[in-house]
Amino acid sequence: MGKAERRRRANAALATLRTVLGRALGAAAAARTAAEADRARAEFEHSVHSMGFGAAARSKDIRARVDADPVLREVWQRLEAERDRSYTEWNTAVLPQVRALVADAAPGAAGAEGHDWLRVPGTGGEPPRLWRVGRAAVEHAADEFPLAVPLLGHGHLRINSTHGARAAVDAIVETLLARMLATLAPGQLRIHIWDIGHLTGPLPNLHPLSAERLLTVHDPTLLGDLLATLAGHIRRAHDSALRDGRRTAHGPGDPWRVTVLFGNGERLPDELTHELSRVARTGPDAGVHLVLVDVPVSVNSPLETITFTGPDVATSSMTGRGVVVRPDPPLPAAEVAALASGVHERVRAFRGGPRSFADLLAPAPRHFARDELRTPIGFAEGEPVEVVLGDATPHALIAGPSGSGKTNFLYALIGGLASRYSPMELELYLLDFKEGVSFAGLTPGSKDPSFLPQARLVGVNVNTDREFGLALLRFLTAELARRAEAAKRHEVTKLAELREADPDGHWPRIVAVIDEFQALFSGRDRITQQAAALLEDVARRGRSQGIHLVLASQDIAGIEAFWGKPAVFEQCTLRIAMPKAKRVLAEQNLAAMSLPRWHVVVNHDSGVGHGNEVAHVPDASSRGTFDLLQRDLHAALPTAPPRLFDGAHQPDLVHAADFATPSGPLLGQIIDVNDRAAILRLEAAPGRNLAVLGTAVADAFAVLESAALSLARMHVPGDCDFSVWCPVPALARRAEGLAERLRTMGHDVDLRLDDSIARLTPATAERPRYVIFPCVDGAHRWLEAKEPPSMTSGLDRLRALLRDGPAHRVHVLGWWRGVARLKDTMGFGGFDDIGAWVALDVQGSELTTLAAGQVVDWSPRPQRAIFFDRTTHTHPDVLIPFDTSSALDIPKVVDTA
Ligand SMILES: Nc1ncnc2c1ncn2[C@@H]1O[C@H](COP(=O)(O)OP(=O)(O)OP(=O)(O)O)[C@@H](O)[C@H]1O
Repeated sequence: MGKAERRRRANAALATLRTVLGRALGAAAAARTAAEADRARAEFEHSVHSMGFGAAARSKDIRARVDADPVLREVWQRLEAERDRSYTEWNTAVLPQVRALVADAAPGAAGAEGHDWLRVPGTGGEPPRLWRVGRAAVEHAADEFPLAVPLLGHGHLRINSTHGARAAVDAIVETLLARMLATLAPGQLRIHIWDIGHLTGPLPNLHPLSAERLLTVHDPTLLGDLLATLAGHIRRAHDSALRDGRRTAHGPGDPWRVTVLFGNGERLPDELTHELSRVARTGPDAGVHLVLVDVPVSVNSPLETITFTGPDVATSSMTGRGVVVRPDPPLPAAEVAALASGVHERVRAFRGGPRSFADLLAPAPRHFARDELRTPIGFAEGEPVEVVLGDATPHALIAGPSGSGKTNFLYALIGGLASRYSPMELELYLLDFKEGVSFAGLTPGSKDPSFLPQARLVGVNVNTDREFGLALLRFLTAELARRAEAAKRHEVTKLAELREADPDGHWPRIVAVIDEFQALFSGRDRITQQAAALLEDVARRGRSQGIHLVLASQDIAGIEAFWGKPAVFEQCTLRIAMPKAKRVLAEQNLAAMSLPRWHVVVNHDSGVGHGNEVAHVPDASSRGTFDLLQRDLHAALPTAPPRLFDGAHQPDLVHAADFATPSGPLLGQIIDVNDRAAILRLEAAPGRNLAVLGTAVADAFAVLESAALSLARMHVPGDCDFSVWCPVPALARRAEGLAERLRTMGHDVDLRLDDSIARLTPATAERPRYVIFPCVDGAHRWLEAKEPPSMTSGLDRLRALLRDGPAHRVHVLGWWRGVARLKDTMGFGGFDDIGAWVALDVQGSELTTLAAGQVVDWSPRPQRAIFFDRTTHTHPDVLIPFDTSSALDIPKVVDTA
């Protein structure tokens, strides 16, 4: 092929290509033109839709575009035709359906027009599905239809206002709530209002409801607390649904809670937004619903929105943009207030006035404590608020300043429990470190012989006797050990299982109440250390063994001993805060600060905000409350009376349990949970003498007299002998009194009040001899004289008597006015022959040499002593000398030393 031919072919191919390309490009341009036209049509259609046809028809811009562009005119005509077609269909078929649907779903006061429906409070029944808020109409259509929104049992409502629309917004909210009041049974609606812009005053016509706490207006600064309260309510509703085996948390008969939040259109802080979303998500199932006015928040639960576009026009998410919503006009204020008052009156009549102590009580103590102890302690909005002591909340911590009602709360708690659980199910150990006798009434008194059958021990006036608190804690740890041992035997781990495995055993739950328990830790000493360790142990292990602590205090922050022992606080998951209580709730939880008088925050979640339940506690401590319950229970439940330990009362020797049949000389009452005396062992063995030390005359005599009188009672007359030697003339009367009493009991008494004391008595005897020797050091002036020919002194003979006598059953029970004086008597021989001692007003540091070198932690206090027996004690026992006057048959002697 020639060159020319090749060029021609190439040109032809190029021409063809050009033609093809030209065609293709032309087609593309046409297609593009068509696509652009379609897009313009679609965009136009979209903007008409989104403006709404009515608004578009009024829009100059749209009109101009329609006039200018035939394509758009075509679209406009089509849309117009479509609208006319759908209006016809809407008017003839859909509108009647909508009306019927609203009438059906919002019956009676829920959907009625006008305001006749306002006249009477509701009567209850299944709540309507929809609630009327206003009227709606499709643009350009004359026919209106009622607009109603779903709420109770369904979801929430959001209202977005605009400038000038607040009155209409308030009217919607008020009407909605009024419809509910006129529909639901009185008391079935609880309203919470929070308004960021107002301290008081939102929805004033509904305020009559606040008297019965059917309506609560919350502090604008405390939205967190309100949300925490709602969250707590939701959680408890779920808990009780679980317990009752219900599928929905909102149980039949439970009130509905509608919370109206008036915001200002600004976002809430993240933390509150988060909490609000949580309440919104979980609320509807538990009967908690929100009406959010100008609160921008996205919620993950059913929510309808009404958005105001002008002072009294709005759109709604129910109806879409093309429908104009007009809220119903405001209701007549007086009629709304009358309805609110009517509801309030009915609730008040139904509740029978404010709830009282009697309303806390069960008709009979028939509850089982196998799994837990549960009782109401007060009321919130007329409903009981319960306290639970069980596996999840084994122990309680109660705090509040003086006079805030802690003791009254304890009475409400104890009363509630005692009316439900019999002594087989519940045992109470009650200790009050306050001055005063707050629990004394629970024991038999001279005026009222009744006592609380569940009480096993009552300790009052123990403020200076911290040892008694320690003794209670020791008793509880011993009981823990006993229960743990039984559980092990039955191969179980907790009380509920033990009760099942051992149905005939006596395994009640034990509640130990310690009022002002911080007193236990008031010194930097061994008692504080031991108390903190024991309390921690009981707190840790008590949970599974059904031993519960209820600890009340004015000031928890001040308990230094706990700073290193957080376990006690951690285990006290039940927290009770009285008004203005500090540190008992979690740090961020300020609910106690705003509590009204006689209210408490009950919190089963270690004080974290969402656990808050605010309750009014009825008066449980005035006459005619707890005392009446106690009398009834006492009559119905025969049990032994509780032991009363009264630190202000000197125990009478005659009434001491161990004095009835003494097993040895009684020295005093030991500060202990059990009613027991300190008894000296006086077997025939070296060292079995007693030294009483100190200057407190009455107490020293009381110890010696108690010992002598109990020995006299222990022996049949003629079976033993007594020596009573008293070298101090001023005390002779008392020694004579003792000798006289011993003689009337049939015993032989060698009474000496002069220098004949120095002759002493033989260190051997055929039968026991007890030498009662007050004020030994007072006899030194006679004892020190050396007598010819042997030149031995009375002191030498006394030392020999102390050394040799006990093995031959001659025991000296002497009193020295101090350790140094005892030392003078004993000489270089040391204290080996003094096997036991009772120290009165002697500092602990002076007693070290007498206690085998160990440090004795003792600060003397009136009418208290410590007793140490080298053969039996590791630590001294604290004891209270007995009042011996009735045993001696003499008037009570007052210490004049
Ligand atoms: N819920 C209540 N209703 C009526 N009166 C109450 C209530 N709670 C307490 N009171 C009264 O208030 C007074 C103080 O109460 P309570 O003794 O219980 O306070 P407290 O916190 O234990 O004070 P303190 O620590 O000083 O003993 C008592 O006279 C009591 O009767």
